[in-house]
Amino acid sequence: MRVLGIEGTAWAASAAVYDGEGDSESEDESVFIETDAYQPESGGIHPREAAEHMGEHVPEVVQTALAHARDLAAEDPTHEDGDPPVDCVTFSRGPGLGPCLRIVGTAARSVAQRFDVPLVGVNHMVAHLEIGRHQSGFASPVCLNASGANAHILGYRNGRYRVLGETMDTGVGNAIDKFTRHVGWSHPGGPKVENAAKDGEYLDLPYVVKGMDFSFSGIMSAAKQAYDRGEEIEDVCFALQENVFAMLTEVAERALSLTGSDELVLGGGVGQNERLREMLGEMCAQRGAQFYAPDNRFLRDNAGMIAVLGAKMYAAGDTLAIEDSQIDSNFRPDQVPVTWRSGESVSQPVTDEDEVQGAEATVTIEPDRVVKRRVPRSYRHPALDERLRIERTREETRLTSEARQHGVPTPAIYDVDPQEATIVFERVGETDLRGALTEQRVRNVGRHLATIHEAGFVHGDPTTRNVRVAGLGNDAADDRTYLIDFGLGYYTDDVEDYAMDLHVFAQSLAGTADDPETLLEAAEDAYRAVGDEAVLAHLREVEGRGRYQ
Ligand SMILES: C[C@@H](O)[C@H](NC(=O)OP(=O)(O)OC[C@H]1O[C@@H](n2cnc3c(N)ncnc32)[C@H](O)[C@@H]1O)C(=O)O
Ligand SMILES: Nc1ncnc2c1ncn2[C@@H]1O[C@H](COP(=O)(O)OP(=O)(O)OP(=O)(O)O)[C@@H](O)[C@H]1O
Ligand SMILES: [Fe+2]
Repeated sequence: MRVLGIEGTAWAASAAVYDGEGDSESEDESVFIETDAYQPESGGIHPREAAEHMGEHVPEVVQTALAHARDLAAEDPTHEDGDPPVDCVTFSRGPGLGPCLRIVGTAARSVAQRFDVPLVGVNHMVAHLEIGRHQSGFASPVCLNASGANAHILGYRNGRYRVLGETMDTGVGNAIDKFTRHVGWSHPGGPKVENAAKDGEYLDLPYVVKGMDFSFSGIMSAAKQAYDRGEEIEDVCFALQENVFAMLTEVAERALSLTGSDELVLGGGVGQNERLREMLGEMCAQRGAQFYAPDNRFLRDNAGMIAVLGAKMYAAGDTLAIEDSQIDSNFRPDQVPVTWRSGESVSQPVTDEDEVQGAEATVTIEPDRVVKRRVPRSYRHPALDERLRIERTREETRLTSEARQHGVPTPAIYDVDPQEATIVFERVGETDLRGALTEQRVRNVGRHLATIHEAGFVHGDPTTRNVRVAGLGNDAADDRTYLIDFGLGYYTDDVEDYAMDLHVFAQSLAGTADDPETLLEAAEDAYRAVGDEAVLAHLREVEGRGRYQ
C-alpha cells in the first residue's frame, strides 16, 4: 500500500509517502519524506508565525510527496490508470499548536476527498514511539519519547500505551531551548548545547527524579543562574546534558525494571543527541536489554513516522469520517485506542530470583537477609554517580527506620556502608506486590503512605515493585504489606510531594494491573482514613495538569 502522511504540529511542514505492507519493517518498503522547517527569526516558536509557515509550505510538501507517489504508482503493475496514487491520507491530529494542526487537518481532508480515499488521524507522540518499534521489530518495548514539547516513558498494556512516567513541567527540548534563549542563542537550542558541551567540565546542578516522573524547572533555573554568575557556558551545557539525560536514562531503566521488559526504543527530536543515545545504549547493554534508536530523520518531527503508523491504522480499519476528524491540541498518547498491534503487554511475569537487578541496585537475596548495593552506573558522570549513590543510601537507611517507628512494616536494617553504597536488610515478604495485587494489599499501601506523610516524609518511589507482601494464599485482611526502597524519599511538608507519591503509585498500578481504577480507589479510601484529604484533592490537580507547554 501507499500512504500519504502529513505532519505540521509545530515546526516541521512535512509530507511523506510510505510504500510497504504496514506490518514490521521489510527490505522492500520505502519512506519518502519532504520537510520544510520553520526557523524563528528570534526567540522560540511563535504560534502565529508557525501557522503561517504551515499555510505556505504544507501544500508544497504535499505536492512533492504526491509526485513521488505517482512515480511509485507508475512502476506498480497492480496500479491502474485512474486509480488514486495513494490508498489513504494520514495526518497528525495532535498534540501540537492548534493553529498549525488546523492547517494540517484541512490539507489532509482536502487530499482525501480529492482522491476519495480514507482519512486516518494519528497521535504524533504515538507515532514518535511506533516508528522505533516498527524498525526494531521489538514486540513490546518500553518507549522513551524525548521531544521538544514532551518527555515521557510509555509501555503498552491492554489496548493502550500507558504513561509510566513523564515530565512534571516542560518537555525536555523546550527546557533546553529556554536555557539557550536565556544565553542569547537562536532556536533550536538542543544542537548548540550538544556542541558546546563537547568542551565542558562538570559542575553541580539539581537532579530531580520522582519514581518514574521527573522535572526540569529546578535544573533549568540553576543552569541560568550558573551562567549569570559567570560559569563557563561550555561547563553549564555539559552539566546540563549530563544531569538531564541521566534523569531520562534512570527513569528508562526504572521502567525496564518495573515492567521486566528488556527492550527500549527512543523517539523524539532530542533523541538526535548523541550523548543521550550513548547513555541509553550503555544502560541497556549493562542490564542485558536491547536498545533501538531510529535515524535522525525519523527522530525529529517528520511525516514519515505519521505515514508508517497511519499505514498500520489503515490496515486495521482505523479510519476517520471527515466529520469526526477534528484536531486535538492536547491529544495524549494514552487516549489512543491501539487497534493495530497484538495484545502482548510490556509487563512480563515476575520471577523471584537470588539476584535482582533493580533500577539502581543489585540485590542479593539470601535466606534471611538481602544485600543491596548501588553499583556505579557508568552512563552517569562519576561525580554525579557518586553523589546520588551515597545520598540515596543514607536516605534509605534513615527513612526505612523512621517508617518502622511509625508502625509501617519495613525491613530491619542490619548493616550499612554509605561509601560502598551498601545496605544489609532483613528479608521480608514472599513476593512483590506487582505479582500479587489484591485490593486489601493496595489498601495497606494507601494507609502506609498516609502514615509516613503524616510523619513528614515521602517514599519517593512507591511502585508495586517496592512493596513486598507476605501471607500469600491467606485471605486474612491483616497480610503484612511492607514498603521497601526508600532511596528516593525525603522530608517535606509540601502537599505537592505527598500527592506525587500517590501519583507514582497510581501510575505503577496503571502499568502493572488489569484493573487499576478499582485498586486505586481502594488505595485512596485507605489513604483518606489516615491522611489528609487535601492531598487527594491535590492529586486530582496533578493528574489534570496539561503537560503541553
Ligand atoms: C508535539 C510536537 O510538535 C512536538 N515536536 C517537537 O518538539 O519537535 P521534535 O523535532 O520532536 O523536537 C524538537 C526539539 O529537539 C531538540 N533537539 C534537536 N536536536 C537536538 C540535539 N542534538 N540535542 C538535544 N536536543 C535537540 C530541539 O532543541 C527541540 O527542542 C513534540 O513531539 O513534542
Ligand atoms: N528486604 C527485602 N526483602 C525481600 N526482598 C527484597 C528486599 N529488598 C529488596 N528485595 C527485592 O529486590 C528487589 C529490588 O530491590 P529495591 O527495590 O530495593 O532495589 P532498587 O534497585 O532500588 O529497585 P527499583 O529502584 O527498581 O525499585 C525488590 O523488588 C524485591 O523483590
Ligand atoms: Fe515531535
